Amino acid sequence: MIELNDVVYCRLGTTDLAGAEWYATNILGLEVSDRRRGAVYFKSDSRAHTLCYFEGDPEDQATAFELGRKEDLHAAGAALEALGHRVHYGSRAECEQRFVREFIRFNDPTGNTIEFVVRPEATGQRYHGTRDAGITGFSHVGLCTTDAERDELFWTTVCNARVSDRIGDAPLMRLGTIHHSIALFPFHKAGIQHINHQVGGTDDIQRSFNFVQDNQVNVTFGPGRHPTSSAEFLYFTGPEGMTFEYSTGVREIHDEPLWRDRQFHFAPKGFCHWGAAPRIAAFEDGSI
Ligand SMILES: O=C(O)c1cccc(O)c1O
Ligand SMILES: [Fe+2]
Repeated sequence: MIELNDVVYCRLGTTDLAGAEWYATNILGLEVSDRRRGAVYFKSDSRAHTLCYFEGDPEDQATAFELGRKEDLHAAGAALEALGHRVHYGSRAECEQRFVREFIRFNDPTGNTIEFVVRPEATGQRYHGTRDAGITGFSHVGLCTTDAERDELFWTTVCNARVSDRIGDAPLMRLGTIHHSIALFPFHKAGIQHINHQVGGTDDIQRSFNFVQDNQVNVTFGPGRHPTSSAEFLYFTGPEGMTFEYSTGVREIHDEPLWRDRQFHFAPKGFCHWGAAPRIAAFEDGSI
């Protein structure tokens, strides 16, 4: 069993690095933590970085998860190879690009690029954005899946993810005590479906609802409240069409192993307690 501790960063290719940086700082509210040739790194909490935009194909996206020790990483690589995954061991330069000690890269069964890393760099410094979005940290990713049942099995049997709840066939899965660090949404192709940052409270959600609209950013869902995690949320569109989510008040699960996953409708009421309807393809039609 591959024991993942947490989701640690996303890497997103872009054809407009300057535009992506402008959006990440001035709209999303992240802080630039570093610049390298062809890449900009962003902080959203005390970690060295939780998002990287790099010059490249917008379809080139990766999501990274942390494992405990390098022995665990090597065991994970061997286990993935035994299952037929092609595993790339990161070079020194690639590790430096990611602020990690070691990492492996492979594709999940849908074809999403996944990185497993050890010793991602932390900083002693708090994050502070120039725009006060109230962000408290990077929290979860939604990944597209072309077969939710198959991919749920991958994340829960090859890895240690546990299903907290399902919306239709879309599993919301935890790695620690937070309701979900990874969610899978049926879609016809691979990709990161959305990136979530937690914010401090309801005021931050409501303030951002006005702020992003005033800045001609497309709100695609919310404000609302998820029946699943009970978090209040707002979704809006970012560079290259990426969906970003702010949420606050996500449920923590401390009564493991007593928690039983619940089944919600794949319909607006399964996504929002307040009656908001999503305008996000992967939330509107669970068939692929
Ligand atoms: O927080 C949730 O429960 C949730 C539910 C559906 C879709 C999401 O993105 C979520 O974060
Ligand atoms: Fe989410």
